[in-house]
Amino acid sequence: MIHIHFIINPISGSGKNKLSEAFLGNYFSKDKYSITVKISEYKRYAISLTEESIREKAEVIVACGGDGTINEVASALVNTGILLGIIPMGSGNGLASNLKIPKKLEKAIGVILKNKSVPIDVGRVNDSYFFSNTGFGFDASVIKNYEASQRRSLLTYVKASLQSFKEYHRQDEIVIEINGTTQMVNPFLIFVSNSNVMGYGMSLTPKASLQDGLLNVVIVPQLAWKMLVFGLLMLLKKPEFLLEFHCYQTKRIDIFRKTGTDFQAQIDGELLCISSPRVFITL
Ligand SMILES: Nc1ncnc2c1ncn2[C@@H]1O[C@H](COP(=O)(O)OP(=O)(O)OP(=O)(O)O)[C@@H](O)[C@H]1O
Repeated sequence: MIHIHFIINPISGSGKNKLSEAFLGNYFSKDKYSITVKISEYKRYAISLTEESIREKAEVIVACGGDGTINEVASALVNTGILLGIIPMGSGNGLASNLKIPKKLEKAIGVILKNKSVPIDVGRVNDSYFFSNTGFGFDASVIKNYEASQRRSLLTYVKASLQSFKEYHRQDEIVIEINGTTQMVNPFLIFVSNSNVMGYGMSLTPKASLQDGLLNVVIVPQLAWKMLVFGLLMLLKKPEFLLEFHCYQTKRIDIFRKTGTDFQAQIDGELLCISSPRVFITL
């Protein structure tokens, strides 16, 4: 008997999913699987639900939602040896796209039934894990505006990006240490990715691999009017055509703020305020 738990985020994506214990019972036979379904009720609740499932001796825990839900479930699973399953029900579904997990519910269930697992790298930003990507500067500002809107869709994401372009103002200079080199920059964007998809099929790091033991880092300096060119190239999936686009591969990047006491970051598409002037991003 395999004890499999499903942790569902009811508001992810369009918020209209048909996942229920009865529905899952059509695919997971009672003689082979014992199913438990849990519904997340608020932000970060999936972490406590996962911890509870670990205590209940679940053998597979399936995150049913988008990158934010996967982050909450997977963060509790790191180093437990318990298998993570994914049913992509989010808006962007970046990590599921990279792992080639189909968006169609029945097909995603089919992947879990095959019981084939792959190990993936896990990134860290100070005390928080990330599985897909993390970002600072413009990237965090977009997520802030995206979270403030009621809907989760590509259109909302584009609107949040345009609003961030309008509001964006120069940040204080920061120091970045990467691959033994220190640089003082005033970046428009710092993006660190484990995955080759950001969500909605877009990517700033198409060559990133979840299994190569490396983080792919993109640093874009202040662009003034060229921000619009960058936005366009992003939509065309060719951001590397921008001359100011710098890409690195590393196991670690350190960021220090000379003035100010905290950093605003996005971690797997969720906003996080880091109350420290120093950020260490590692694998
Ligand atoms: N019942 C709930 N009510 C409100 N928010 C919730 C609830 N359950 C979970 N959340 C929060 O919803 C947020 C969004 O979840 P998630 O990232 O899975 O969906 P998404 O944004 O639609 O997908 P993606 O990140 O792939 O674009 C997460 O921060 C999560 O903590």
